[in-house]
Order: sequence, then structure tokens, then C-alpha cells
Amino acid sequence: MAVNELMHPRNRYRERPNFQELVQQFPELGQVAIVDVGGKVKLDYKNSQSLHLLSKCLLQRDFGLNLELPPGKLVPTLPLRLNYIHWLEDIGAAVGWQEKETVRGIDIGCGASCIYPLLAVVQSNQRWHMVAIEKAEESLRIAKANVVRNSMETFIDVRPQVAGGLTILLEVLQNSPNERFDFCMCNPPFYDSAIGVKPQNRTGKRREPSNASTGSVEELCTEGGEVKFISQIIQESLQLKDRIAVYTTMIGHKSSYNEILREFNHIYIRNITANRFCQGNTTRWAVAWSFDDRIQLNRLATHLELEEECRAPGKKKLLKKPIEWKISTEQEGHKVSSLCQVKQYLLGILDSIALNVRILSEKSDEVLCELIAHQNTWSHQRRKRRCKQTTEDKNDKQFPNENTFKSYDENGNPEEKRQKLEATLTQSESRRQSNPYLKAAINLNRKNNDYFLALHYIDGAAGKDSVNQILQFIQNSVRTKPIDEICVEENQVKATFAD
Ligand SMILES: C[S@@+](CC[C@H](N)C(=O)[O-])C[C@H]1O[C@@H](n2cnc3c(N)ncnc32)[C@H](O)[C@@H]1O
Repeated sequence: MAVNELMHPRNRYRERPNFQELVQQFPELGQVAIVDVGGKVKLDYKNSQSLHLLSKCLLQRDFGLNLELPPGKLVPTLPLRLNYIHWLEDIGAAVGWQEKETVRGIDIGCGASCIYPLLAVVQSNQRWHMVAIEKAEESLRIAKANVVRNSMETFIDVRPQVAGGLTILLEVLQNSPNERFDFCMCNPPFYDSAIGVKPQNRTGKRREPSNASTGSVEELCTEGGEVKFISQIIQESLQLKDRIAVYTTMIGHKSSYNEILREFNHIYIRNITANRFCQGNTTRWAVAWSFDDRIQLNRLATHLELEEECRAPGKKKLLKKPIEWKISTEQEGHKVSSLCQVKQYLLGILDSIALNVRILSEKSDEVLCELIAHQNTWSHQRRKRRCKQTTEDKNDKQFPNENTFKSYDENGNPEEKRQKLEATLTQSESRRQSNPYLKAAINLNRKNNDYFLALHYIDGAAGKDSVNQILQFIQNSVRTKPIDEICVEENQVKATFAD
């Protein structure tokens, strides 16, 4: 299980677990732990038994889950599973699941562990209810036992794939035509059963996998490989349409990901978003699509976008990491103790320079926002000019507003002219909205009572340096107006929740 700074910001496994503490808590892990010459406790990830025990112990410690897996079955490594769940949470925050009492999901191919449904229920505090579908009889039996072992029968319905069936979703859902779901997810069998489990390494430059490979051929292989499997889900989604609001799947190989994107293009599915799950040496891809016009998946800021934008053309290495700053919240001996207080303070600062901030997700220890600017309002000269402009605008009778339209009419100009002007303004506004001067992501999080602010440049003519300038503006503001001097009421700041 490798650790990676590109993991989802909320992924608790971005930081390597402390094995010494873990072995003390779970002495059975001691059987496979290694103590190096410096006395440091380590685990050999290339040993499948170590992976097995580690996943079991972490599931118990971090999620209160008790999982039994017979030898030979796929061991669910947690950083990847959690990256997928966090991405679904982000999708949910963007499409309004927070307003729902219950979110309903389907996991296609839940495996013997039934890992995704179990994690989904725990992570959502039992708000997500899952249907888990599995084709292999033995895995189905073990998955059901894992659900019962964790008293999750109310929240997880494990269903067999239709015996001898030819579809992935259609036949399992055909007996309940009124059943609707908020999402489906899938970790498909990646490999083609005609070829078997052969990690792709076409260039010969790929590093050895850092983890032992686990799982049976039945779990990992399917006829035609993952592209055929996922293509079938896409084809079935064209029939099921809105019965599932957001379709998602993970993809094991970059080449398959490219093929799937081509397929979306070919069949005119445009409401899509994609992501990449990074965990140490292993990278996976993911796509989501929807037929519901109210769900605008392409508005989601994803890690893939963030990374691509940070990559210079043709360069392999990331050029810029997000800039991060530890916010000083200690004033006269006492610490500001609420993330909400820091968030409100920060939103107040950004609001003072007219930046649009949309909260994408909010947890007790982290807030993720999208920041949009339509002009530079943060650098000194620009701010001065903006102030002057605002005063001028107030006096400017020619500035097009409702009254301008009225005066056109009153002056005898034809209604047609008024409508044209209105249309031009609407068009330029929508161009401005879809092509902002700066699009960035803000991540505010709390670690051990310290607050960290990270800004990621995503897009826009403002360029990457603009996030440094905005951070500089925030730092200057914090210096001149310490947090506890400012009391910003919840409703005074203009942050909107993603709708
Ligand atoms: C790569 S494993 C994923 C298991 C588990 N979700 C995980 O992430 O650890 C793929 C699973 O899909 C199941 N599967 C393959 N074809 C299927 C189908 N047509 N319908 C349902 N499950 C299927 C396999 O038996 C296997 O358990």
C-alpha cells in the first residue's frame, strides 16, 4: 500500500500509517511486520499475506469494519477504494445529494469483500444505501456473509447477477422497473480472459508494481477485457437513462480510458467527467456520465484537470504543486478552534475583492471550494482601479442596465434593437461565465488543530501566478486584520453551495 500526495485531499491514507502503533493495536500484524536496522517497523507490500492483514486491521481501526476474506480472493487495498468513494462524494456535493435523506447506489461486481458498499455506508453515516451485484457464486456468498457480519443488511442488498444472463444491469433491474438510483459504480475485471492477468508494460519502462497481485482469474478477467465490459455498461445506460442519475466506473489502464472517451464522443454522450486515482505506483482512471440535464458533470473540478493544467506540454513531471500555507490562528495565547470560523473569515476576504466562491464539499475537517474570477481584482493597482471604476459606474448613465433598455424604448428606438442589445449582453455574460479569467480550487483543512490553505490553479488567462498573488493578498489581509478581530456572519459572505 503506497502513499501519494496526489491522492484525494480527504484520503486519510495520504499519510503512511504508523506501523509501530498498528502492530501494538493488532498483534497479529506482528507476524508479517519487518523491523529494519534503524528499528523502524515496516511491511512488505509484495507479500500478499501482509496486504491481507493490513487491509483487515485498517478496516477495523478506521471504519469499524470486520472483514473475512478466504485466501486467493482479491484483497481490497484501501487508498484506491477510498479515492473512488471520495470522488463519488464530490460528485454528490456538486449534484445536490446533501439535500437527500437517502442516496441510493449500485456496485457492479462487489466481490467477496463487498468493500465498496461497506465503505459507502460507513463513510456516509448510513445515508448511502447500496445494491451490490455479483456474478461469481462463491464471492456472492462471502459478500453476503460480510454484510451480515457487520450488521449492514438494512443498508446493503446483495443481489446475484442473473444466471446465464447476457447483460450487466438490465436483467438485474428488470423486475423492479420503478427502482431509481443516484449512482452506480464499478471496479471492473480489467483483463481479457483470452490473455489472462498480464500487467501492461508496452514501453518496458513501467516500474514493477509495488504491491503483491491478489485475486483470482475469475475476479480479474472477463471476455474482451475492461473496454468491452464498460462499453456494455455504456450501451445499457442508453436504455436505462435516468433510472440511474450518475453512471460511474473505474478503468484499469490508460489505453482503455482513451478508448472509452472515444466511445463517448462517438455516441454523443457529452455530459461526462473523468478523474484519475493516484496511489503510489498504481494509477487508475475513472469516468462518470449522466443523461439528466440538471446534472452538469463537466462543471466538476477534478484532480485530472488540476494535474493536466499543472503539466507543461510534453513534460512528464508536475511543474507546480498546489501552493499551501499554514494559517496563523493563534492570537494572544488562544487558538481559533473552529474550521467554520476560519472558513467564514477566508470567504470574507475573498468576497472583499469580488471573487466568486462555490463550496463543493464541506466536512468537519475540510472545505473544498471552486474559485472563479472574471477580472484581476487582487493586485494593488487593479484594486485601486476597480474602486475608481465602481464609483464611475454608479454615475455612468450609459452603462447598460434595465433603465438603459427603458430609455431606448422611450426615445422611440424599436423594440427589436432593445432585444438585440439584451441578447448580446446575455451572450457575452455566458461567454464570461464559461471562460473565466481565473478558475482555481481552494482546499481549507485542519490537521492537529492547525489550519492549512491550498490554492490550485485550474484554468484561465490570469495564469498560474495569479494564485500566488491571491495567496499574497490573503496573507496581507490576515496580517492587518487578525481572525478574531473580524466577526463575519454566515449570511454576510457570498459563497454559494454547488447546485
Ligand atoms: C475486479 S473485481 C472487483 C471486486 C470489488 N468490487 C473490489 O473492488 O475489490 C470484479 C468483480 O466483478 C465480478 N463480475 C464480473 N462480471 C460480472 C457481471 N457481469 N456482473 C456482476 N459481477 C461481475 C467479478 O466476479 C469480480 O468479483
